[in-house]
Amino acid sequence: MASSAISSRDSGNSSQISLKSVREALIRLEDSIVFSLIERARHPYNAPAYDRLYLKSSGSSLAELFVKEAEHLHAKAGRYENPEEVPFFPEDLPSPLVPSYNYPQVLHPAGASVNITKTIWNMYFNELLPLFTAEGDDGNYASTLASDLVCLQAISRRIHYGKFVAEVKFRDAPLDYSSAINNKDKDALMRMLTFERVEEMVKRRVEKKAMIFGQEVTIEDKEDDNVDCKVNPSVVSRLYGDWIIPLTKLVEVDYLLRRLE
Ligand SMILES: O=C(O)C(=O)C[C@]1(C(=O)O)C=C[C@@H](O)C=C1
Repeated sequence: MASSAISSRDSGNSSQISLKSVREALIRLEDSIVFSLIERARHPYNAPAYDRLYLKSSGSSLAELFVKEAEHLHAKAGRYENPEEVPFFPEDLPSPLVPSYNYPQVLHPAGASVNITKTIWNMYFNELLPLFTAEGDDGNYASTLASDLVCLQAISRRIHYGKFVAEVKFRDAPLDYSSAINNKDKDALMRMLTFERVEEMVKRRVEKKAMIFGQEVTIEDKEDDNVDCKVNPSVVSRLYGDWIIPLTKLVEVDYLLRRLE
């Protein structure tokens, strides 16, 4: 299953994007998110990596420096040419060194600028990270931050994918959506784009993925059902229920409000 509904080389014409294909991409991104959290959980919290006082002269945390520098490198390699990728520090990014790739233009140009990376950054570092890492400091700040970067990118990509979900929903019912957009009626838009049954399925599925992907695999058959998971499955379900799904919906509403500009 492709991780993208629109940007793989053989995805063809952008008009073929459908609610089914964007939902399949969201399901594939669940795997990336769960695996990235498992990888980050190898290290304890490692507070100095996030403390601005740790790097005395710089005024930034090591985490901020790490992500900024990594994004510079990724920008040179063309990462942010893909409309699915949104940088955390868009200021002063270098131009790509690579020739441009012809990504299908699916999004409305005004909606393409929706960016809630600041909210995602605060949620990840202030709320989520303490929930799934052990207390402590093992000194491995570089590999810890490399894992944080992968988590942040996967979560951000999933949440900003709401733009594509919203575009498909708009194309499927342009008249209904246009009336709510023209009235700037956020509540109506939120109601129209919400499928509670789908949300419940997503939360149950990611909890199960965390349980299966996070098990210790042995060659003997296990009799014990109380397996320890590398990341608590209920934290992953909460991550989706409290943050990822609501923020995806926020992106969908923000995108739709700009859809007719
Ligand atoms: O699948 C959709 O229709 C989406 O908009 C995505 C999503 C989600 O974030 O998982 C968000 C809102 C819907 O209520 C259901 C699911």
